[in-house]
Amino acid sequence: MILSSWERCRNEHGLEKEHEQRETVVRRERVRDSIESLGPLFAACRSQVQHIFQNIVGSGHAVILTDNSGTIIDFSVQSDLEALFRQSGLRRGADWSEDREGTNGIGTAITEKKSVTIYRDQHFYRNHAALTCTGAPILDVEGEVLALFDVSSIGRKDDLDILAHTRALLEMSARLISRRNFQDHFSDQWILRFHQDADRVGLLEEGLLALDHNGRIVGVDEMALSHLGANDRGELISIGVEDLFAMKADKLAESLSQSGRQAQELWLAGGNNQLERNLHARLVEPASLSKHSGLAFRSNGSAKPVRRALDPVARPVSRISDDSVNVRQSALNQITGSDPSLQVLAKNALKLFEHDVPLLVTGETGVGKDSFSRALHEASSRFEHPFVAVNCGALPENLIEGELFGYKAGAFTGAQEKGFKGQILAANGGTLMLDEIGDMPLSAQTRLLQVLEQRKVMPLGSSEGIDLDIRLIAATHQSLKELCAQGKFREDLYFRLCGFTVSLPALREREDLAGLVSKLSEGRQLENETDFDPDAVQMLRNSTWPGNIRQLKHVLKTAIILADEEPIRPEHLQMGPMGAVLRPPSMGDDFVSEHTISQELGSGLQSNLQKTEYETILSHLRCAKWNVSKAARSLGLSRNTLYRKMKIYSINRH
Ligand SMILES: Nc1ncnc2c1ncn2[C@@H]1O[C@H](COP(=O)(O)OP(=O)(O)OP(=O)(O)O)[C@@H](O)[C@H]1O
Repeated sequence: MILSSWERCRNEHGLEKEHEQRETVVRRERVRDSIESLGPLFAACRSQVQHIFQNIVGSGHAVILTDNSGTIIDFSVQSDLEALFRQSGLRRGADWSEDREGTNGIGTAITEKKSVTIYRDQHFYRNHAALTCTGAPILDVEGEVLALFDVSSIGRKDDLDILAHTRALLEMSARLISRRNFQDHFSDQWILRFHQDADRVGLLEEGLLALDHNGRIVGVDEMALSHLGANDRGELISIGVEDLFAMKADKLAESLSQSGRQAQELWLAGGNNQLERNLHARLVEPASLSKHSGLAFRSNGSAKPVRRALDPVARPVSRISDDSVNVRQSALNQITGSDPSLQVLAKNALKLFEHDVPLLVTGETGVGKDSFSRALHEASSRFEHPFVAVNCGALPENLIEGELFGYKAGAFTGAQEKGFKGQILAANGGTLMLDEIGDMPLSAQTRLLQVLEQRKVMPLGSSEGIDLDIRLIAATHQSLKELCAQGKFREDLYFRLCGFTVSLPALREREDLAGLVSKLSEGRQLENETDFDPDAVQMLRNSTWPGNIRQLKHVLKTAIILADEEPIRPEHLQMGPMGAVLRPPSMGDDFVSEHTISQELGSGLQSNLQKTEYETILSHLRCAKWNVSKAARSLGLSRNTLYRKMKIYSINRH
């Protein structure tokens, strides 16, 4: 690894060993940005730095946290050694990327995405030859570096045992944080925790798979990759658990949910369905479902109804099996809160939905279109049947038809051996939600219209139609009318979909901000000064909330951590680059949409706003090394929204 790093330094980074390295660059302004982009994870990393430091205090080592590019953002060392480390360039704000400082424990571990120890003259530059640095990267859910822990010493000649011990300690710390990030990231999904050895399920060595409500793999952590012997996460993402294990998904869910905290034995399906090796696993339901028992996810081939893993806000407060309409209704009440106009809207929508009127749910990003649709399904008489949500914007054009309508075995090159039922049929008996319907390609729109008219689905490659009984909800943040006028959306389909339009208000239009804040901030009351400082209340009330409830949720989550049991003050409210827009006082409290603003103030302002948005997005993507999830997180947007905006601005990596 060291030789190849040296080669990289010469050939790719254009560094010359003979040149005495200049003063280390200090990028103080980056530190704050990096801390912000780590969000609540920063506090966890920092506490881990303290923990490591306490373990090695007195040994002359410094404990360091860097961002994903190698800039030091936290640093702990005995106070009498601080000046010495500073002289060697190890201080807060210093950039230790490999392309700048040559082979070193921070930059090289980040480049290799692996832990590494660089011992004294293994450093590329001579002026770093007194250093010994061990770095261990913290990886995100896509295997990209999120941050890094490092332990460094100056002038010491530690023996191999000490170096190995330090490295193990750092790897463990990095793994702890990666796991926490994985669990936070997939907190709305099912997590399958597994290991070959039953006693190790629940320990740091276990592998983690995140599964969606259909039992499809949506996340794989590094340990899971290594236990499953897979090189590439992409091989596993989107396949069903039943393709991985020799058991139907619903059986697997049933058997794992019955075993409680005990790990169950599972068999991995080998090539040609030969049973290969066994594992032990435990299934952990999303935090939002912890009070419910019942099925986890459905098998592709099974007609058995399933409960969808509900979003926390869409979760009924009482047991699902309770039949009373009032209890079911509480799912919707949770969404509407105390906003009177929203309550009326929801009541009417439910009535019409029960009479099979298709609903079109519209609203800006993050207003709760998805949560509202799920809650509506939960409150309806179909609550025991599937709720299947398909994001039409996230599916590549060439796959959308197969995904929606299904296909027979061998229908086209690359089709799965067993064929695929398709999402529309998966929703049979229940509710189909077509999210981001405005992004559906025209060819798929034509087929969808046929299916809805005939109430029959004909999978690709099949000549027989299958009867369909679904309730339909379509959702979009776009104006379908405008899309129709531009010829991008079929008018006949538009009329077929919008039996009733549920137009969800933007957060700045809602009358129940205080209620939402209390729900999303562990019961803190907006009007209570021991919970919120009056300036913070003002700031919350004045923000335009372009990211709506999603943004509010994120801002409050971060504020609670930063405030540390104290009242939340303005400096705790990290509104993020897309959220710092305060309502201009002249506009008063009346809602002014983006469109109205641009119409009234002219296209000059609009293009300036767009330019700023374009540049902000680009800089966040670059900063996140084109990791879209990470950039979306730091921008306070959903991944879908970021993808959409990248499409609008034609932002591509190359
Ligand atoms: N009424 C509510 N109360 C509390 N939290 C809510 C409410 N509605 C939505 N949320 C939360 O806000 C976030 C965004 O909600 P949701 O995904 O439903 O919005 P959306 O309009 O579908 O977003 P997008 O258009 O970006 O897909 C979610 O984390 C959800 O849990």
